[in-house]
Amino acid sequence: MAVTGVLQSALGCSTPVQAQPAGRRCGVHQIHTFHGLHRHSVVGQQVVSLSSFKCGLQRCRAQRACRARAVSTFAQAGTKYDYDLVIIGCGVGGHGAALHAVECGLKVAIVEGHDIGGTCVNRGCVPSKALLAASGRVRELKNAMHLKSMGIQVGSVSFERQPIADHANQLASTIASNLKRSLEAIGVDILIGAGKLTGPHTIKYSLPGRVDVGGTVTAKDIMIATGSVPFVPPGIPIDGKTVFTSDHALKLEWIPKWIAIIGSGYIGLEFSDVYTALGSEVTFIEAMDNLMPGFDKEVARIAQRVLINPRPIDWHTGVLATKVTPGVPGVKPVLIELTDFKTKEVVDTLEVDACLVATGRAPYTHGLNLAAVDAEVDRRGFVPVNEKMQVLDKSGKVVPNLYCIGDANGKYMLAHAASAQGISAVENICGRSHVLNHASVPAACFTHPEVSFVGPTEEQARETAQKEGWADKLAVVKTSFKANSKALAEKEGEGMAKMIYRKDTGEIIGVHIIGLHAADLIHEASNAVATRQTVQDIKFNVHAHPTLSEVLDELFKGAHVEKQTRANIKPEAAKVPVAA
Ligand SMILES: Cc1cc2nc3c(=O)[nH]c(=O)nc-3n(C[C@H](O)[C@H](O)[C@H](O)COP(=O)(O)OP(=O)(O)OC[C@H]3O[C@@H](n4cnc5c(N)ncnc54)[C@H](O)[C@@H]3O)c2cc1C
Ligand SMILES: NC(=O)c1ccc[n+]([C@@H]2O[C@H](COP(=O)([O-])OP(=O)(O)OC[C@H]3O[C@@H](n4cnc5c(N)ncnc54)[C@H](O)[C@@H]3O)[C@@H](O)[C@H]2O)c1
Repeated sequence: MAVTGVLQSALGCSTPVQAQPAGRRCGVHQIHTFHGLHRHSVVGQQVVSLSSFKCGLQRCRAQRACRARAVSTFAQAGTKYDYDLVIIGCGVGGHGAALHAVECGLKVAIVEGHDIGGTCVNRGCVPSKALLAASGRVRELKNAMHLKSMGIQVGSVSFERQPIADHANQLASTIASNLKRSLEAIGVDILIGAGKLTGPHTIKYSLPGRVDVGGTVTAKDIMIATGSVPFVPPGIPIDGKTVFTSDHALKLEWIPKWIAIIGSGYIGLEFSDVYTALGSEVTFIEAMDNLMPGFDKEVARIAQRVLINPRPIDWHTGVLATKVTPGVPGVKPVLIELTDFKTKEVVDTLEVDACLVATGRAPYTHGLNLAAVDAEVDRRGFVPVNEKMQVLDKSGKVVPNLYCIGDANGKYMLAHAASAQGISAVENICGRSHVLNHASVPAACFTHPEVSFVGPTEEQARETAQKEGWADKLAVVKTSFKANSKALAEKEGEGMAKMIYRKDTGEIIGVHIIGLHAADLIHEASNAVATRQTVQDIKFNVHAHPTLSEVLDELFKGAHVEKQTRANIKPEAAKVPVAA
């Protein structure tokens, strides 16, 4: 068979693969519009002369990607699979994995059954942050006392619900399109349909009622990235109008006068911020004894003082919402039966205008047919994986060439965690052993002010230290936003940062922040945990003045470590010239 014929069959192409003249440049247009054509010409060039392959794109991801693809397709000429990697699910996890895989030279397809961008882009992070941004602005402008303290007076502040809802909706569409384009630009094939495994290297994809889409593809490696959906406890019917989950709430179809929020985790807190800014009264219903049970206790106490008490919010803790009866907006209230979490006795019935169910998320792993590789989901529906994101079978052994990342494996249900796991899995696929340190993954709740953290809560850290016999070495240091010049200039002195560390070694274990821009501030700490920077090192970092990041500077400088040796001192660093 001629060289072009070998490549044609290796790529599964219907068009003959032509060898291109050496030195021909690939154009932006080809990449963006006809990536299939681009692939052929790259392969052609690869055959003629590897060194003569050039890309018209300068210093961009697509350039690196097309170089990588040239290597990949060349290397694959003799393989028997359609792709090196097929990812099932195009949320942020699948997207992050696909970008990295292409950069590593893999030929990639992504199977998507519903909407590109998944939860985060369409029903999660992105629209919720748009609502928080708009409602946060309303809250700020309505806070006459705060503005007056800086000499500002505004007249009456009004807003329109629909344009705020449109802002969230349009932002989601824009980001989803950007995400799709970013995949197409680097030659990732997007296969529309719900994917299921039919063998160790085979995926069938289809859409119910659509005979025109679907097919079967093979891949050397497969990655499951199918995400999650809202978890709704039994006894709670969702009508999407008066009783709803975040999926509906993000559309902001109406602003109830009084809304009960079941669950005081991330979603409950962020929506309490949105609704109270837009004029609703909120009642939290929380199963645990305290609000925000998943957060550091001290942070939750401050949050209660800053985010809950000054707002029209009340709460019932230690109770489960066991039965909810939907209402009719403006006509019939929603009824919520509350049951004591410990005694299991019905203790109250609430009548409210609406009810948001924010009781966690359930993995969406339905229909994946893991049985095809002798694996199964756990009792909560998560796909079991090891620390390299490799799927484990029923007996706990690694299923070769199968990975699962993101919300579907339940390790850490955050967008950036999903993406980081995807990148980690790709590294393992490429033979470079990699384990993501989940203790270094930051988290943030985007209330006003924000809450953020990395690592365990102080309570969890103390428990671990006790078990492992280093409780006397655990130390905690705190700083306040009240002493920070920038926060005071903004008249936003409410807030605290605390670091949990080992005073014998200087190891940073966790950092928790509540205060202005806490979500941005956490990264210095999370990166320090990731790179194992110690307190002794980090306290020499220099922070611009006056900035909020000095809250952390003060935190690091306030820590006392027994061992004063600095580990990361590089003498030559001092010789690097500094820009004037
Ligand atoms: C209201 C809300 C706000 C949030 N805010 C934040 C935030 O601010 N920051 C943050 O880090 N996280 C946030 N999250 C969490 C974040 O959205 C998730 O952790 C993240 O989306 C998980 O990404 P994923 O790729 O694992 O899954 P998903 O984003 O759920 O994507 C999975 C994709 O797989 C597709 N799929 C499922 N099954 C199949 C199949 N069989 N075949 C083909 N395709 C399939 C789905 O259609 C979906 O597109 C928020 C979540 C919610 C609900
Ligand atoms: N800013 C962010 O990063 C962000 C924002 C929103 C959502 N998320 C992600 O989405 C996921 C889901 O968020 P969430 O707030 O729904 O879950 P969550 O796990 O954060 O909080 C759920 C809360 O509901 C309570 N609860 C559960 N069942 C109950 C019942 N029957 N009655 C009363 N209380 C009950 C729990 O005790 C818990 O406090 C989170 O895991 C988070 O990772 C992240």
